[in-house]
Amino acid sequence: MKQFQKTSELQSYLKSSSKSIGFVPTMGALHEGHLALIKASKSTCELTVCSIFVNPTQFNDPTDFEKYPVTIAADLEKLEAEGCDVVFVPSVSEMYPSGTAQLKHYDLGFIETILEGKYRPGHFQGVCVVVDLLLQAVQPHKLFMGEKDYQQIAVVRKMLELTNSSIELVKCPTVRSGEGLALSSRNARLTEEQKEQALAIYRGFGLSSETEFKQSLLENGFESIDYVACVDPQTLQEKPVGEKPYLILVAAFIGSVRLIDNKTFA
Ligand SMILES: Nc1ncnc2c1ncn2[C@@H]1O[C@H](COP(=O)(O)OP(=O)(O)OP(=O)(O)O)[C@@H](O)[C@H]1O
Ligand SMILES: CC(C)(CO)[C@@H](O)C(=O)[O-]
Ligand code: BAL
Repeated sequence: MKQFQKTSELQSYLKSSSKSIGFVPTMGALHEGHLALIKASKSTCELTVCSIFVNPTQFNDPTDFEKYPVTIAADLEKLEAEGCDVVFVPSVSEMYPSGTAQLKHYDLGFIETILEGKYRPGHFQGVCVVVDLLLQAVQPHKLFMGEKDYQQIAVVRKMLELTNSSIELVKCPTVRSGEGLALSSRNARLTEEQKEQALAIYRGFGLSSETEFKQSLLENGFESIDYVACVDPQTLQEKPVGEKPYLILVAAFIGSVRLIDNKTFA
């Protein structure tokens, strides 16, 4: 596996190849969810590139940024074992040579005003900025992203439209633990007891209203809830639970760890 820290070196390596490129952007602390994206890329592209970059511009909460798990040595081993071809591990100054004060703005409209956009102001602008920069560096044919971050996929799709990109966005299903917990890098910050309690999210998808879902989370160790919402899976406009197709999304805190998850009922 080739490893690059510099965009220029990554680009000259990729330019010398005429292979189809699949790209998997990550923030590291890799788990089976990320590795499923690598597998998906490898199954349809000739060369798979993964990036590991904890992007400061998408964190609205400085403590969340400081505590974000970093496990680079283990990540590289997992990528190597999975057969990833190239890993890009840039520094903050490599990604943002002119600093982060004045960044490009994306006119995302409605999608940025709801759910994660509402509770994490500026988050999606930061995601668009970094994904756009990474795509310019890698110039992949396909971009692989996980449905655990459902709204992020919709935001990136909009960003690709706004930038007239022809890159194909491939969404991959959420990988869960045997008991149903969505794998997430932030799970590393949960105690064993909190991991048990966090299963209330998966059970909650079976309840018949947002109110019942919220009540159940609070009874099972969650301390606060940003949202439990039922929306149309395409438009993300709110709709009643039970009127298929619908999508339930949740964001809630267990201790100081904020977990998100979602489930579609087609
Ligand atoms: N359980 C999962 N199943 C499928 N894809 C996933 C899963 N977890 C993360 N991904 C995807 O991996 C990519 C990188 O995500 P990221 O590095 O933020 O990991 P994460 O586990 O989502 O971490 P966190 O939510 O704690 O930031 C994203 O496209 C994300 O949707
Ligand atoms: C897409 C991403 C790698 C951009 O930093 C991040 O938001 C993530 O890991 O989902
Ligand atoms: N997986 C989404 C990245 C974030 O929470 O910032």
